[in-house]
Amino acid sequence: MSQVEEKRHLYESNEVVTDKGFVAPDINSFGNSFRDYNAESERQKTVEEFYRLQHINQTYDFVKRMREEYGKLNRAEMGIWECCELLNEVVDESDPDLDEPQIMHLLQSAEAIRKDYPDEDWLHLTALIHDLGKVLLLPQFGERPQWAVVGDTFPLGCAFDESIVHHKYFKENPDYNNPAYNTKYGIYSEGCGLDNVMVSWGHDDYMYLVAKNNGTTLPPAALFIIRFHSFYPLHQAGAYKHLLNKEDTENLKWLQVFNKYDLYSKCKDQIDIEEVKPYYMSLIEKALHDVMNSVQPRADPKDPAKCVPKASDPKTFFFFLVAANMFLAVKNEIPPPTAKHL
Ligand SMILES: O[C@H]1[C@H](O)[C@@H](O)[C@H](O)[C@@H](O)[C@H]1O
Ligand SMILES: [Fe+2]
Ligand SMILES: [Fe+2]
Repeated sequence: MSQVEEKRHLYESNEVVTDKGFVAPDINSFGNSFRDYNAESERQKTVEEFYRLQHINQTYDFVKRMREEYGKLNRAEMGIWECCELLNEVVDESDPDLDEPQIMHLLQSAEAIRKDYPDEDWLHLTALIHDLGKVLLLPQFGERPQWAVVGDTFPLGCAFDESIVHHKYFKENPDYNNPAYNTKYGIYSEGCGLDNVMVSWGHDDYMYLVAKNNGTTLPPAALFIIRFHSFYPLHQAGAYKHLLNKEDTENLKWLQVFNKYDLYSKCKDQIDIEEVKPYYMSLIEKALHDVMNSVQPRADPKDPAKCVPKASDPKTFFFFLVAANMFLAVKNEIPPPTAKHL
């Protein structure tokens, strides 16, 4: 079997896309079910207050302003690992399941996905970087309040779906009573594609802009995961599907695989950072060439979302494109993971 055939065979077999051992724990490290936003606890009070502020303050205009401002990518230059280490300083007040330093969460999710998908190094790297946008909380990135950085995300410019956590607090959002924004479609149309939808601002969109405007060679599914991993109303509740286009629907399957590792790997078991560091450093060097380096000149100030690719090492480019195309073209249907193995 040639190498390409071998890969194709791997992608076609269910084993690649269903998990082979990751058993979802029943309870989180606080002894509650995962994502139980109604549990009676001190932690939940903080989480609920977080969502009250988030739902009042995230408006269409706010997101537009943030995308323009942060799309310039003029905040800092740093390597990916350096950025992971910076997250040691960050606590996420929206998360009912985790109070570990964020670097631990990055490594826990990356190691969990690596165990079940040993050959998909693009997924390992995606897991490692998916939450890096939380640096928005730090002074050198503008010290944004928690409600502008973390928590689940949702679209602006159309009605807030009932499935959004603590939906009741939207009543005080100025967009709630705006007739242009409060219908099912609002300013959008059937199948318009998520790329055209304004989603609440936070670490997801920021990291997406950073990766894209640095000309990353990660596959489209990786960028989709980074950009929409907090969009639980879509990937968990199935809301807003009328806005997806074909490519989104394809990418969503990978996001749903990723989500299990993002969510259920949150636990008290510590990863030995120094032990796994060389592996992730090799991935960073191979695929991203430290994409956070010299970010400013590559962003297009007129259109922050526009990709201004940098010259890539042809080998790296080749590796990721081949892998990505095979995933998306060969595998039309990703079977859902079995109930037991989440
Ligand atoms: O509280 C969590 C946390 O902020 C995660 O990083 C985010 O991706 C989730 O969607 C959110 O619920
Ligand atoms: Fe996240
Ligand atoms: Fe995460």
